[in-house]
This record gives sequence, structure tokens and C-alpha cells, in this order.
Amino acid sequence: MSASDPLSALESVIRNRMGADPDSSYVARLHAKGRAKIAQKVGEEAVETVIAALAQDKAALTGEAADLIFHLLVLLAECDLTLEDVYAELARREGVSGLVEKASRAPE
Ligand SMILES: N=c1c2ncn([C@@H]3O[C@H](COP(=O)(O)OP(=O)(O)OP(=O)(O)O)[C@@H](O)[C@H]3O)c2ncn1[C@@H]1O[C@H](COP(=O)(O)O)[C@@H](O)[C@H]1O
Repeated sequence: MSASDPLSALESVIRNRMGADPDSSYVARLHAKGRAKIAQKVGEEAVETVIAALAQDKAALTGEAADLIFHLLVLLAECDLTLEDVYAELARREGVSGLVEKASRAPE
């Protein structure tokens, strides 16, 4: 993935910061607390995202979505998975849905 892609850039920073000093890095603090704590943070941010969406608060939703994506990237890194893995899964599904669409078309 391109280094100019913001998600890939953030993913790289997160991977670098996991080994940093917890006193100076939020990512390092999360890493020190472990996978369960990171997973809990993803859950909390997901709930806050849902609440903002249902409140029709676009500014809050934007902020919560950013928090959710950030913590999801930390969780993926903690679990030794990458955005590439997720993109590959999405591409695989695209392939499957493309086949489904083709199969549902009337015979020519
Ligand atoms: N994108 C983010 C980012 N988004 C959200 N957050 C943090 O996520 C936390 C979410 O707030 P909460 O109130 O839910 O959590 P909290 O009370 O601070 O923490 P808990 O005690 O609940 O775990 C806040 O502390 C935010 O600062 C982020 N922290 C860091 N980054 C980026 O990650 C990179 C590495 O950061 P450091 O590890 O701090 O160097 C840098 O590029 C940062 O800009």
C-alpha cells in the first residue's frame, strides 16, 4: 500500500510506537496493557461511534470514527495483522460478490 495513504502511514507509526517508552507514547501504553485492554478500547469506541451516529451528530461521529479506526489499527498490529490482510479479505469478497452478480444475471 502507498505510504501516502493516511491509514497505511498511521499503521506504520503505530507499529513503530509499540516499542516506544510508555511515558511518551499512547500506543506503547496500550501495548503494555495488552490485547484484552486494546480490544476493550475498540469496543468502547465502537459504541461511542454508534451513539454519535444515532444522535445524528456528524462532528461527534467523525471524531468517534477516527478513534475507532485508530484503535482498530492498534488491535490489528497487536494481533500481528496488517491493513494488507484486511484489504486482501475485502478484495476476496469483491471477487465473490462479482461472481454472485454474474450468476444472478439472466442468461444471454
Ligand atoms: N491517532 C491517534 C489517536 N487517536 C486517538 N488517540 C487517543 O485515544 C484516546 C482515546 O480517548 P479515551 O478518553 O477513550 O481514552 P483515555 O481515557 O485517554 O485512555 P484509557 O485510560 O481509557 O485507555 C485518547 O488518549 C487519544 O489521545 C490517539 N492517540 C494517538 N494517535 C496517533 O498515533 C500515533 C502514535 O501516537 P503515540 O503513541 O502517542 O506517539 C501519532 O501519530 C498520534 O497522532
